[in-house]
Amino acid sequence: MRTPNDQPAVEVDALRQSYGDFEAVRGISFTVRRGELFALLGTNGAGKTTTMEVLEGMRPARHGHVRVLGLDPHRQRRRLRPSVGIMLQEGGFVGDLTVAETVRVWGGLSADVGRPPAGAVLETVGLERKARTRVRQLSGGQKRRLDLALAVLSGPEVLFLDEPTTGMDPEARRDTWDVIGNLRAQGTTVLLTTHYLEEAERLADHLAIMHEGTVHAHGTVEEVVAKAGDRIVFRLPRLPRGGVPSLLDTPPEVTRAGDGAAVTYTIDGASPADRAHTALRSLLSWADEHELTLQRLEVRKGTLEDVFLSVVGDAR
Ligand SMILES: Nc1ncnc2c1ncn2[C@@H]1O[C@H](COP(=O)(O)OP(=O)(O)OP(=O)(O)O)[C@@H](O)[C@H]1O
Repeated sequence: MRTPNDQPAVEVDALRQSYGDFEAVRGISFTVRRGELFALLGTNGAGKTTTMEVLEGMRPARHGHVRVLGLDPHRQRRRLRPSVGIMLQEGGFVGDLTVAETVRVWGGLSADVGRPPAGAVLETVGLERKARTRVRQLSGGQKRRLDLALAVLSGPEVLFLDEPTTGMDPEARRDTWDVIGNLRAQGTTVLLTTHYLEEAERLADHLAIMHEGTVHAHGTVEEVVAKAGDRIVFRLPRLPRGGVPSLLDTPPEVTRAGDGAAVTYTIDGASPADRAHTALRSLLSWADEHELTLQRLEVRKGTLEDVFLSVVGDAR
């Protein structure tokens, strides 16, 4: 199925979902453009899987509006199915089938011409040597790769991946990032959920950070990280009487460690670029006055992890 190129692949507008009295998704909006990779990052229970299930057509949107390739994913799921690949958080396999049999059975379920042979798909996900292995003998990470193979089998336009690398060792995770990156490079639109910040940082064109049913930060990795501000970080061998000063109205975060302390200042991301310089100058003169050495002094850019932790911390 083809849709006009200017139409987003995925649209979510003011989506709300509840389980009984509990509102798991509380009015979220985002758009995934065609051919891009969008990462939905979040804490446990943030509402990522619930959102994915609505987009996959497994449950209707209770409030708000969702579209996948311009169609309602629940009411028009039959029309959408050939264009969409889905990798669930937990795939259900038949343990007695071999890997190759599983791919063939799955392929037979979705009538489609021009599908690549099982061997080619298994090679894509690095499971070609396991073709004759029974599914129940696969490791957790290998099962996730088989899940991915089944999701891409029909050559979908849009791919939904719910925590695709959970349970994988670091090498398998990197291999899977390559597979996902290649699919995206070939024009597949990918929406994935993940707990791994590095996964989003490596792969995502755009990302959203979800916490308790709400999107708290949204944009390219650079846009989201720019909001984090610079960090000035150091250790003090002892805490002077009077404590550690504020710098340019920014109070320090002080964590006691023995007689000394670890100190962090977050310099507001919206402030002029030379603020870290000004702050550092007054910090060094404060240290001289108190005859203190700032140990392991570091001035660094904020990271995605800083943003993630502040989203979670602010919301608590
Ligand atoms: N079937 C259900 N019945 C009741 N509550 C549910 C159900 N499914 C999910 N929830 C609750 O809704 C909230 C969101 O769950 P969801 O699985 O969407 O979060 P998530 O972001 O995918 O979490 P995780 O990263 O832990 O997988 C959680 O508090 C969860 O306990």
